[in-house]
Amino acid sequence: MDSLSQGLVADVLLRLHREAEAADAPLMQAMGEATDQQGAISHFIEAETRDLTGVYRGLADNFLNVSPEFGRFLYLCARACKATRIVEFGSSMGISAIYMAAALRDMSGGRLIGTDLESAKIARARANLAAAGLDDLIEFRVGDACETLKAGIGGEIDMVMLDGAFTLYLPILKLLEPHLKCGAVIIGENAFAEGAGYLDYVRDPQNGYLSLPLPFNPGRGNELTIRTR
Ligand SMILES: C[S@@+](CC[C@H](N)C(=O)[O-])C[C@H]1O[C@@H](n2cnc3c(N)ncnc32)[C@H](O)[C@@H]1O
Repeated sequence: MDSLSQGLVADVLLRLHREAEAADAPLMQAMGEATDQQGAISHFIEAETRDLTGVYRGLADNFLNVSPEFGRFLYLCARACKATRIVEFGSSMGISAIYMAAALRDMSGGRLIGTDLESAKIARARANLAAAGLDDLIEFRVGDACETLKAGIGGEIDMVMLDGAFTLYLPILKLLEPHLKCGAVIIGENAFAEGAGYLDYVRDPQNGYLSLPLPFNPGRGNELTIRTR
């Protein structure tokens, strides 16, 4: 069974991707027009380092969501590792969370912990998960995930989606590390080399990970990592 191909989840995702495209069009256009993409990423990371809360407050109306292709990849990963517990850093309006929660639903259930700084985004994410009939599978935590994820995870983690502030991927991974199952799948979207050491860390097998860049959405810093111990 697969709820991405047809039915309520598929319909809600189609609607949300359309809404997201309209809401984020000016931002995406400005980003696309930047002649120096690498410079634009460095500039964003500098701004984030200076004022993380302010940067994301300014993006509170933007979805900043994964593409449908990336969403399907998340769904496939969750099913491939038979995930029952997933943690997401940066849930925004809930699009990526819907793909992962749909995978949980299509197996035999489970738990997804979603996080976001912005309470208004989490309110919309809750409504979107409810519209897709998946709200019983998700617990959203509002606030800085560096704090909210300290409250406990409830068991071993099968899968992590990192899609929040670029500079916090490594601290969040280290926070979750004691809870990672051997073989846990960690997916970084926007895992850039400038992102405060995350890629160096997961690409060093001495740290207990194997990792490689994903060959789709090039330039978006997509990285697949497996916990090896
Ligand atoms: C790229 S968006 C996430 C998109 C979402 N995963 C999706 O595909 O629909 C990044 C989100 O991370 C959130 N964020 C940034 N820093 C955070 C932090 N320290 N704790 C929790 N959320 C954070 C932002 O508010 C923003 O909504």
